[in-house]
Amino acid sequence: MGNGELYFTKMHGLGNDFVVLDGISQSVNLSAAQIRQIADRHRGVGCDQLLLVEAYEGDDAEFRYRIFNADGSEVEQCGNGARCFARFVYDQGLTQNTTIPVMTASGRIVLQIQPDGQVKVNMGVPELTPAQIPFVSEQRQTLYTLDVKGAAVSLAAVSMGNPHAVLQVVALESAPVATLGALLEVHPAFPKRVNVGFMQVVGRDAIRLRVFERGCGETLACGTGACAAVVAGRLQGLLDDQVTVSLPGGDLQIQWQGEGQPVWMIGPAATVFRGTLIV
Ligand SMILES: N[C@H](CCC[C@H](N)C(=O)O)C(=O)O
Repeated sequence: MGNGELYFTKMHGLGNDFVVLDGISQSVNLSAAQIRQIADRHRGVGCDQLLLVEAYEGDDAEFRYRIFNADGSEVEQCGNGARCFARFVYDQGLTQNTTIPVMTASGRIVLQIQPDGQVKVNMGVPELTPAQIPFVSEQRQTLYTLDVKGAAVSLAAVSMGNPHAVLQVVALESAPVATLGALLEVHPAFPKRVNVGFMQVVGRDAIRLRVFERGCGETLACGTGACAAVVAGRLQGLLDDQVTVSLPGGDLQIQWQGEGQPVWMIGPAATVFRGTLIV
């Protein structure tokens, strides 16, 4: 069913970019094919993910937001998108609160718009049990070895609501992000596919990271990927509890006190332009 015209806002978090749709004041009903077209950087607006903001009937959140990758797949969580969601609902006057709980496909998270305009997010407690990631393994390990086209690849597996594989590399520029990232994204050990992070440890409070994202390829930044990388690094004894994660698009501040504790993320959210979609 056609939607006719839809108002949208173009936003990004450190260059990870989004088309944001207000599904409250307008009726949005998009197929996966239509989302793919909107995300297309030549035939559409162009974005890594599309975010759909909806009212939430429960009393523990005012909003729900749904996340769709550029390939049209709906996913459970998005860190940079969460910050842009908070900025969007506040700037649009949909809420006057600067502390904003929101329901996502992987549960409730709480967003805080800081006085400096950055957004602080409680991203929830990471999931490390293989079945919950989901990841095919007999038991939980800090590092797993996967066979990828005959090569043994060592990686950590973490869920932030969405699945992440994290590999440690010594030189980020020459990391095989496009090739190994694409192979791991669809590796059978990850039944729902996986986001693939390549982490270079700079110090106990600093890493550099590139992420080949499930459903859209390498992005300039990945919020849940930054969280997953810090969790993986800390569990390997490489990182302390406050880490600056430097991604190609900029830096995120990530804090994690250890198992059973939530991961906190602080970073920016930018509004670039508004427009009208013809769908
Ligand atoms: N590609 C991710 C969703 C977007 C996550 C990323 N953009 C972030 O900031 O966390 C997935 O398929 O799970």
